[in-house]
Amino acid sequence: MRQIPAGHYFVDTLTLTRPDDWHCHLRDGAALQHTCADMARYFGRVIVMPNLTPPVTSVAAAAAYRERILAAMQGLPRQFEPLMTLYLTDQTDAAEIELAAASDFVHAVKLYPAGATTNSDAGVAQLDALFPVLAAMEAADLPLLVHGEVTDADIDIFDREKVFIERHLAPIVQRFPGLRVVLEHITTRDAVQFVHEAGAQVAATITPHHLMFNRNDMLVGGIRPHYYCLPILKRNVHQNELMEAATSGNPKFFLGTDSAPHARQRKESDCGCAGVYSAHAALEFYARVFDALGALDKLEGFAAHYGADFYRLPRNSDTITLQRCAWEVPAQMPLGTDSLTPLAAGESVDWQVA
Ligand SMILES: NC(=O)N[C@@H](CC(=O)O)C(=O)O
Ligand SMILES: [Zn+2]
Ligand SMILES: [Zn+2]
Repeated sequence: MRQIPAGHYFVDTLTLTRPDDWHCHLRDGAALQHTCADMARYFGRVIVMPNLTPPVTSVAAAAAYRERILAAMQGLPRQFEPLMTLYLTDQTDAAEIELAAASDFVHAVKLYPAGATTNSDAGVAQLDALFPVLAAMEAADLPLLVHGEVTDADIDIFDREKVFIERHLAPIVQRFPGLRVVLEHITTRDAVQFVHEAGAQVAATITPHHLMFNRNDMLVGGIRPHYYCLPILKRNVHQNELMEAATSGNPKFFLGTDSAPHARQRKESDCGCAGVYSAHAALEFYARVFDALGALDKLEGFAAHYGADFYRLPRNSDTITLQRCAWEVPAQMPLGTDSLTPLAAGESVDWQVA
């Protein structure tokens, strides 16, 4: 992590507009009680990813999933508002987009290139064939959320985001200039540059783990499966660009944890799943990064203002308070009937939400 700039002074409490999470995976069934409890600690709204099995491909399925999330939150001290998304497939049609836009609970549509990440097998194989659907989204002003990686076997896994931007995202943004697009969980300098140079309709989310870690953290001194996620952690030069973007005060970059729980045994395996769980301490992790960069004054915009503005929703009207107060992340946490290893398991975190 970079040096604390000169002139930085210590802050021990920080009050912010209540933040929202613009990218998270709550899963389904028994897992919901745990993922929802973590998210409900302080997030006002969360964009709920639709990559269930089977995926959430219709407004009716999104409504039913939303009901299951609300049911799982019964009895919690507070609740967040789940903002639902639809999963694009080669079969999605413009009529479903219009239905989604007319609903008051579907807020975006998610593009997974087929095979790119966890539960993306039903994703899009033929992007060009989907242009009428993207046109319908542009017309209805429904944002497109993108897992931006190509899946071509000849493209190295560390280059898949950059190549996706060149081959697919740039042409889409050019062809549909009115379409709002969020490039999710960005991991490269190339993504930062692309988002910078695009119009105001293009934004990006940044995760806590891509800010805190690079591929050395995952691969030096032993392979650490709990750092394995997609897009995969990159070189430190890319990590530095993400830190710069997140703390720049540029409203195109905002908070999206990509908190993605997997049972421990499914990650510690011959073929481990991609996904990092961060919902237990997400805001605390971001605070650690912004603090180390002398940029705590930029945290509120990133965590609580820019995402709401992009989604054209009101900013939350209440606040939360972070305190500098060390606590230890548990080694294991429950996930339905399984358990998971959370990000920074067993480590000390120096901020806590009061
Ligand atoms: N990020 C991940 O590594 N995994 C996510 C899927 C995704 O967001 O790509 C998951 O659902 O597990
Ligand atoms: Zn993704
Ligand atoms: Zn995700």
